[in-house]
Amino acid sequence: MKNLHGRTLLTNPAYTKSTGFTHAERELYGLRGLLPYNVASLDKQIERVLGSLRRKNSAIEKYIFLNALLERNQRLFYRTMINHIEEIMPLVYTPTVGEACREFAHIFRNAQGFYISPEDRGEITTILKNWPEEDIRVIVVTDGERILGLGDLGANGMGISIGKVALYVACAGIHPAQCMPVMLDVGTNNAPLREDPLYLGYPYPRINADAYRSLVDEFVKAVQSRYPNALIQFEDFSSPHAFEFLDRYAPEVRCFNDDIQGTAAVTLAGIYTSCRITKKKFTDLNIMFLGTGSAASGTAELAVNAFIAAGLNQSQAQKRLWFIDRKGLVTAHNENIKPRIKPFAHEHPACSFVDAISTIKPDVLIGATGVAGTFTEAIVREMSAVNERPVIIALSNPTSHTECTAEQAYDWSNGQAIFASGSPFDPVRYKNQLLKPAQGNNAYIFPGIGLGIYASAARLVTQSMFLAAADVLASIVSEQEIHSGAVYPSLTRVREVSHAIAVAVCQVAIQEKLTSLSMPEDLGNYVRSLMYEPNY
Ligand SMILES: O=C([O-])CC(=O)C(=O)O
Ligand SMILES: [Mg+2]
Repeated sequence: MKNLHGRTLLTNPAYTKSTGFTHAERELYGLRGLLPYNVASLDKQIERVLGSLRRKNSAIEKYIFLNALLERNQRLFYRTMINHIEEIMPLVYTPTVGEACREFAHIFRNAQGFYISPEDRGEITTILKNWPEEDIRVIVVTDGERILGLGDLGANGMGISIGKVALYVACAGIHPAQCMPVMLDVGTNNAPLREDPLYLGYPYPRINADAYRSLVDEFVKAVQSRYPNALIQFEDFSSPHAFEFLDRYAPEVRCFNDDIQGTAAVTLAGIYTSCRITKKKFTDLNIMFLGTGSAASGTAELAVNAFIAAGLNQSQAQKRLWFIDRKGLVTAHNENIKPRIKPFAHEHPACSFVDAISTIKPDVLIGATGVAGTFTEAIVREMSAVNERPVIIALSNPTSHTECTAEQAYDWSNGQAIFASGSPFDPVRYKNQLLKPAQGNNAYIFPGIGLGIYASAARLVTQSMFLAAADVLASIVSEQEIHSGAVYPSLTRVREVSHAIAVAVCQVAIQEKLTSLSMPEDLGNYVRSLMYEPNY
């Protein structure tokens, strides 16, 4: 306990047990008189936390309360979150984290995470020494340019790095001291934000492209020298930068992009599972995307790998995937097609979104636009006209930006839609059935990837790891869950999911010779032994 004593111990968030210190400990650590008489078990403390939490009547107030708890008593925060993940995750993560980012400068209390601005150029390695931890294994970094579907939120985007780190700890058991949220604050082009008198970020427009790239380069190099064992997760960069950095760094640096690869794996898993409900063959599917950004093209690229692994050749695989943009179907005749979408721009007459559904008859429709309401009634009805059980996945976050709500998907499909969404929806009563929408969020993937990289000390994060993660996630969904129409396992099983993904990542790391670590044969036990369990 680092020789902490008295009030210093009592107020240390990592080591305090607060009212949980036993009388013997109170004697030993100079705590007598500093606490009320009764010793509270962790369970009792959790009960008290939930009581206080539930009396707050807005999500943002709950977020503020939980954040304060994290700053006060880390183990109590994480134990509460793990034991009550379905209640807490939407408060710490999407959708509430979206609001928390918007309000970041107004609800700010204590600095968490690490901030880098253009004024740190040339000194990032030096200032990283200010971070008090020596053994960082996971870094979540954002530049705040595309926070969820909310756009450029500048330094307020730190909220997303903090939220993702909380998920690494709660969902995969990475130790909190080994995680680091980072904000690469290169300015913001969101003028009203810059003009907000309470704004805390670098209050200038985003720096120019060359200056920006070299700062990102310096950051990546600095991390490699200060924290050679760290995994870097790029989060919520704008789409072109997300792809650029993934292409540049992934072949050499232990990193991945969550919005491209994490989202792709969770979506692919949902598609696999949907086949168990529709009884369709995966290799027979046609998949249509609305949106051409990171999540959509990342998913299409991973789906190509998956189709190839299932026996199709590359061109057959590409032909299963179709893209819709603002103007309608993206065809080979379009001009200025984004390079990553080109392989999916097929020979086809130009047509509207609805007409594309009626002629191509996609089995699966995926929305990744960041724009609310883009799956209209006409779209969902057309999907239902060409499918007995249309699969509709509305990925955009937070809830206010979702392509359609669960209720809309069920109403407009006469209760037949197999629906999943990036942000959670409550079960929906449709006629006399209770339909349970699933949450297709990369939270099922990235924590397990991180744990697997930690456990295997793999040098790189590869596409086969995401393919394996998708397989694992799909195979974990139980018959009972399938029966209720859900394409993902219950969130209450997320630690089990992360553990299984981590084991699969270790296996890939061994097969692909990405690790020199000799791991025990019983990978399951080994990985479990690394998982942090917050207890006193
Ligand atoms: O944060 C989430 O809920 C999922 C995600 O990566 C995004 O929407 O950008
Ligand atoms: Mg994201």
